[in-house]
Amino acid sequence: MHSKDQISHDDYQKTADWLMSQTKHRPQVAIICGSGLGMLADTLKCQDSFAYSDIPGFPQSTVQGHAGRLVFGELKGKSCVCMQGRFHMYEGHSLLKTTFPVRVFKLLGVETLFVTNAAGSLADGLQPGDIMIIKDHVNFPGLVGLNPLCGPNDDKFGPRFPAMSGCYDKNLRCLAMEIAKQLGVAGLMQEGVYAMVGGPNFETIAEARLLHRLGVDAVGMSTAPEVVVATHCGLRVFGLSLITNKVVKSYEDLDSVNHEGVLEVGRLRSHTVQQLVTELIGRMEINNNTNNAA
Ligand SMILES: O=P(O)(O)O[C@H]1O[C@H](CO)[C@@H](O)[C@H]1O
Ligand SMILES: Nc1nc2[nH]cnc2c(=O)[nH]1
Repeated sequence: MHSKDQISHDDYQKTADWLMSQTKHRPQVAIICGSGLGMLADTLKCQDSFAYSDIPGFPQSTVQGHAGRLVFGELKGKSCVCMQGRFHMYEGHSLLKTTFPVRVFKLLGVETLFVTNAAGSLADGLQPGDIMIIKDHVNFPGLVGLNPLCGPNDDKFGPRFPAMSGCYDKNLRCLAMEIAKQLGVAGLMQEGVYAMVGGPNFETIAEARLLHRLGVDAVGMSTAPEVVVATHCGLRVFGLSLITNKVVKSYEDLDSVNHEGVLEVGRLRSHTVQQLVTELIGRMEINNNTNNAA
């Protein structure tokens, strides 16, 4: 990694200080909206919103379905900040830029990070429109050294060698399932393993079969770097994948996936995802910032 790719603690702090000078909100919860899921921000009350292009140090969103706006507001009595649009490695951002907001959130006082994404399913039991609670991930770029934590470690954020075995909080996963039952949508939900691939192309059939054999339930092109950086700096993490398509695994299957279809499923399920996230934020306890997944 070259030094020009490095971001100093001061750089994160400057962005956090700028945001704190522009809004009175002091968020406890941050939400990253996946493709087509930007409407999660619409539920926030007393909003202050900032275009990414106006925030010092922030990268820019380039993907359709990612508006490029940071929205602060209240949800069920909790102070939140919501990214309407995330950054992906395939856009050409360095992984440190991709995950820049996560460390800014930490400096703003955020304790819990919600990550959401659109993903293709490999598991036979996951259909388009289903919602997968992320139990664990496979960070394929990370396994070959494309990891935002590569390079000098910033000890102020976390340790050189952080554990990742408990990165998706078990209590929040259980609470989410309980809420799904109460909302009558438990039939749409199950836990599973998300894998991040680099993208931007969707999978070949051979790649889909490989991922399936490896035990991956859903695949996408994001999330893992954000979760790695969040866990490194001690944030509690909860993640949801909206299944937008089945990944084609058979040479006989003539279906093929496209980004418009991915966004469309997001629109169709937006209300349910919104309800789940709102209830979960309303009912979860704050100040219990321990990683206890199993
Ligand atoms: O992961 P999110 O941002 O939800 O988006 C997913 O959807 C896009 C492909 O349609 C890719 O960017 C993939 O990662
Ligand atoms: N890699 C990948 N990302 C996705 N995002 C939404 N659907 C998919 C998919 O099928 N594959």
